[in-house]
Amino acid sequence: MPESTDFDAIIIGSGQGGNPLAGALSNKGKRTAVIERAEVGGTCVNTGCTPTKTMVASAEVAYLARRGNDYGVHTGEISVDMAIVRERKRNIVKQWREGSENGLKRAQLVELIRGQASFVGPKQINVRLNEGGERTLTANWIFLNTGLSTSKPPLTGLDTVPWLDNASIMELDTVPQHLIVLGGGYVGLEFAQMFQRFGSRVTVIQRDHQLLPAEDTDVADEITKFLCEDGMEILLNASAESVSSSGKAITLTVQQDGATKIIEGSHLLIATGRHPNTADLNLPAAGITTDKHGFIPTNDKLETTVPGIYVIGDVKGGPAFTHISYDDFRIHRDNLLEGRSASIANRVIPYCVFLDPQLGRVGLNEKEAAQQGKKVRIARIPMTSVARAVETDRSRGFMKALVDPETDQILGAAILAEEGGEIMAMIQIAMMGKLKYTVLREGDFAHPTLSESLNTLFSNFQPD
Ligand SMILES: Cc1cc2nc3c(=O)[nH]c(=O)nc-3n(C[C@H](O)[C@H](O)[C@H](O)COP(=O)(O)OP(=O)(O)OC[C@H]3O[C@@H](n4cnc5c(N)ncnc54)[C@H](O)[C@@H]3O)c2cc1C
Ligand SMILES: NC(=O)c1ccc[n+]([C@@H]2O[C@H](COP(=O)([O-])OP(=O)(O)OC[C@H]3O[C@@H](n4cnc5c(N)ncnc54)[C@H](O)[C@@H]3O)[C@@H](O)[C@H]2O)c1
Repeated sequence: MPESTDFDAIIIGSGQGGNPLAGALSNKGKRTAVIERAEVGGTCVNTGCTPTKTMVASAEVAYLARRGNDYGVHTGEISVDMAIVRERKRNIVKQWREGSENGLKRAQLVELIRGQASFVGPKQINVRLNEGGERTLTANWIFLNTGLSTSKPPLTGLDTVPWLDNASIMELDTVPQHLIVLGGGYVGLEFAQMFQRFGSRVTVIQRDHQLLPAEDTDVADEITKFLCEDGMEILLNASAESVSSSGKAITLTVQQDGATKIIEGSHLLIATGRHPNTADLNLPAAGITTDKHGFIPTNDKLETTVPGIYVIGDVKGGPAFTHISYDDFRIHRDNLLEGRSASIANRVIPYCVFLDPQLGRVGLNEKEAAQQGKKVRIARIPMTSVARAVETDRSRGFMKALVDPETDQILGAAILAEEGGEIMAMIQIAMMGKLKYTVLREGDFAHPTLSESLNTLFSNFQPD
């Protein structure tokens, strides 16, 4: 396509919603520019879901190999070659990244422009090109899909030590001797378990009173229990104050319950949260204001306060997941290209934390139900009651579901189990179809699958 300055649509950031939207716009005859300053595919493909889950798979093999004796299978000494783990990860990332790039190239009316975008006015964008030079583009529709970046906590001395983030930790070619993980959220815990399984000693420092603060306490406690059983050190209510390094050692000074603790490790991962990529967009030139954290507020149709400027994905705040960014694409496609009236109001949010056992979550949890003053019945079973989990010797965790006592509708679930994400999705489908819990209780599922445990789960309500 010849270089143009006037487009029908500009998408800033080639994230999980922006790329499919570019294709859909092109299919409807809209000339579209996608501006990306780094790698096509955004966080998920390059430094998020794809590489982490690829490496989680390597870590699971290391774990099971070490547990061979439990199954009567004797193995030799187990060692992990991080260079090969990394190569496998790089190859899979490359495959998905090239797939995303090819998708954009195939779309006839899409131009991929590599550079840093910022607003000049509500309909005008400046691009500082990666190859040098600048371009100014205009469009009636502008979509912001710029995602999040690792936040740096205010920790004295952090700039003086070699710390890792979610991208650089996956480029290590040796197993850290002692990994300190600052932050007990999704990023921190997935890497903590992964590296423990690769052979690192791991210490997690979490400011909150529990891991994964948004989850119910029984869920967080169970996760803490199995991680500690496997040898992880977890400091809760612990706040790091300063850090320094000498030689190969990194030393963290931590306050916990009024006491000062010194933690010394070989590597430090910062996983204390992520902030929106909005500071360099020059949003005031478009008349857009952010909230105090830098997120871009939208209405339920993902429209900003400025007509013609829309948001996709993590940068709007709220649940930051790939499938949510993709669903944001569907909202814009439906509203702008198909004449429908789609909205994110009442969108059910599923997600999965890729620990082992996985945490699959959908809908309300007990904390949220209490905040909303909603009465619920709670069904719960330990995974030790599930035949399949006992047979595979993967029986850590439990399943929990919340049911509306008046309508018998399922309101939410937390499945902390082997393949917890897949079991959660079955419950999600029941919720989408508005099935009463009794349908799952009475459903005839194949034996011995994990799904048949839904019979047992929905027969085991806690006393009211
Ligand atoms: C370690 C990790 C693991 C994760 N695992 C999962 C998981 O298992 N499942 C899940 O659902 N989610 C996971 N996530 C979250 C998931 O990656 C994001 O929610 C998802 O990528 C959606 O992001 P997005 O579409 O909003 O934007 P992103 O994918 O972040 O893309 C934004 C793009 O915008 C570009 N950009 C930013 N500013 C500009 C600018 N001014 N000009 C040009 N380009 C710009 C960036 O370079 C980037 O490529 C994980 C995240 C991390 C960090
Ligand atoms: N499996 C998945 O879907 C997946 C995996 C990884 C990331 N993600 C997405 O990425 C987002 C960011 O994840 P994250 O883990 O970086 O952020 P997070 O906000 O989920 O967790 C950060 C944690 O760090 C703790 N913390 C903050 N400051 C601290 C300090 N100074 N000292 C000690 N602890 C501190 C917080 O209490 C919190 O628990 C998530 O919201 C999630 O949507 C999803």
